[in-house]
Amino acid sequence: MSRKAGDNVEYTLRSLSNLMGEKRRRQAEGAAGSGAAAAGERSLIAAESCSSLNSAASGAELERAARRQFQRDETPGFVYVVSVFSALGGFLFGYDTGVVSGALLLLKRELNLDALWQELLVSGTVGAAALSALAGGVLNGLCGRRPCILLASGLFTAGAGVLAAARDKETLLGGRVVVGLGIGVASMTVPVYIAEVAPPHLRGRLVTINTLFITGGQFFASVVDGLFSYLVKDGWRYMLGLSAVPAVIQFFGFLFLPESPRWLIQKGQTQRARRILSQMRGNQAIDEEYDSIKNNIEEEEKEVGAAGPVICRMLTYPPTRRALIVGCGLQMFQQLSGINTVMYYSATILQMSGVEDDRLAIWLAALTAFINFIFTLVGVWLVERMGRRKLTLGSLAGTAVALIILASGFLLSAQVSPRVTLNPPDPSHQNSTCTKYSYCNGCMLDPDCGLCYKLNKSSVVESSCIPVDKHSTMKAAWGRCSNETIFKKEDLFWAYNFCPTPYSWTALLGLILYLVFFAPGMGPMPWTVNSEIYPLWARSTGNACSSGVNWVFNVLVSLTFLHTAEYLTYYGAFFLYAGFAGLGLLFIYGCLPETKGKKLEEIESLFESRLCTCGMSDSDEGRYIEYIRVKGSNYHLSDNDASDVE
Ligand SMILES: O[C@H]1[C@H](O)[C@@H](O)[C@H](O)[C@@H](O)[C@H]1O
Repeated sequence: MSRKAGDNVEYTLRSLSNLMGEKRRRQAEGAAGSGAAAAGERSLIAAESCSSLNSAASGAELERAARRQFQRDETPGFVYVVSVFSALGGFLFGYDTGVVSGALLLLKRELNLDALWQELLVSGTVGAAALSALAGGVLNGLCGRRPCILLASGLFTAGAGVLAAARDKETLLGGRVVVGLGIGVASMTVPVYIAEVAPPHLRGRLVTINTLFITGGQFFASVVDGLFSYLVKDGWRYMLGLSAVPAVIQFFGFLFLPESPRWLIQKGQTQRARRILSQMRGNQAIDEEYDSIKNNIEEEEKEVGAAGPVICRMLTYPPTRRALIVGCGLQMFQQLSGINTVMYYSATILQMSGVEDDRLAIWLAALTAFINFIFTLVGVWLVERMGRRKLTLGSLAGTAVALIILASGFLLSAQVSPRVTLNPPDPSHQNSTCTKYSYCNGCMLDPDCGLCYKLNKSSVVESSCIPVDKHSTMKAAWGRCSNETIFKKEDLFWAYNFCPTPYSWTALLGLILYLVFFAPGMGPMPWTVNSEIYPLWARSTGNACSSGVNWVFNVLVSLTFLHTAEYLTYYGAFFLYAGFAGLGLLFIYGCLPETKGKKLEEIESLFESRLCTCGMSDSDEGRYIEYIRVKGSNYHLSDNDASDVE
């Protein structure tokens, strides 16, 4: 029976539980073509025993046709369009958090910003993001995902406008807070929205694309920073204002894009939900998915009840409580492994490795952002092959090793730190702290001081620790290194925030390895996993809490880095992050279950056992399950009961 001839028979064959990984699936598919592999044989036997199809031949033909349909990717392009438009929220998140470092370089000169104002402009955004991510949970639940994405793009546009036109630092701070509010709402809504519209076998990949857009935004911001750094007057206006372009595109795009069908079903708007779901699934039957969402909502209401604030219901119901701990823990360990300090200090690490030119350091920092972006792409590729759990574990283990290498680079550099050999008298008689350091290492950790030195072959000579100029960290406040044009001609060097050492390549190696390991797993998985582990009634609140945790730890880690480095030195700080990464490994090993290929409605069951054993609920791994829909009924083919098909 060919597909054409079989109009009265509706059949779609698709993998709903691709629990075995893409590789084995492909093997099975390949084998199905030749009729040799076990999966193919199983299905063939099943199809042959299909009594309603009269003959063995027609059964086999049905099987082959269904398999052909399965092999074609049935997901309509619409799902990709919707995902990419929402991931623009991720791009804006990355762009607006990344662009500020370059903008500050110009702003601090033009508006005479002191350290406090610089810090306010950076952390004002992150702090606002933390608050709005938390508030975004309520908004998401009440108004839906689409209005929240529209709100976020509106805030991004307004913020970009205010920033580009700002005349004073107070207005700048206002603009940065507005942008931060947009980032918070986008960071918690976009992954949820994508997860809710994506088919199960593509969900991980599509949600991970959002993090790809975050790192893409960070990379793009670093390139824009590099380009506009040549435009000394008003360059920052372009840097900060440019984000209005993707924000406007997203806003208008979303006016034409639909609401999440899952949210609509929850709100009783079932007709609209069905229409959108069939738009998202193309010619695949949606009955099963629709029924499963609907039944799930009804069951959830019966089980958990609908009274009381969602967060209280989540905390008193063990599976959601465990999911919340896993989700928040993942976000916390993502930040505690120090991604943002590594990114933020990449220029310093590069300078330590011998890059002395500031502009070159900016471009090399763009290269760092590029590595982060490219390796997130590797994550998009791996997530449906390896699964979330293995990818996260492998990534964090590699990150921990890279942190140890990075810290060792700083440690070795500190051990051979050049001695301070000259102590010229301070002409201003201000008794600065810089005179008390006898090694470069102490001098570089003090934000008020820098090292002025000469090089004899490759060894440091005639070095002195001098206060840094208040307006530019590129020169000393007084003495031999106080006039850039003169001291460069005299073969003098000025090192602020780093020490010239022969071991800096170790730190550089650590930096590259860090990004190579972090970006595919620990970067995207906390967002991806959070978008899928909560049942529908708890999804907005769960994501709001975990995104809030991400932002709070982001602020904590970035704000404390300099102090941590002062007390523990740079290597101490990176060893500390390696320790956190080690703790994270234990946590993830024990608590993170595999969610790959599962329907969102099935995932709650993974959190039914005790928290520290949730990581073991990966029991389906290695089994190969396919669902066949024949005449509107579902037949489950498994290793044990292939004859279920009638
Ligand atoms: O997942 C993202 C990504 O890894 C970014 O590079 C980082 O800056 C963010 O803090 C993180 O949440």
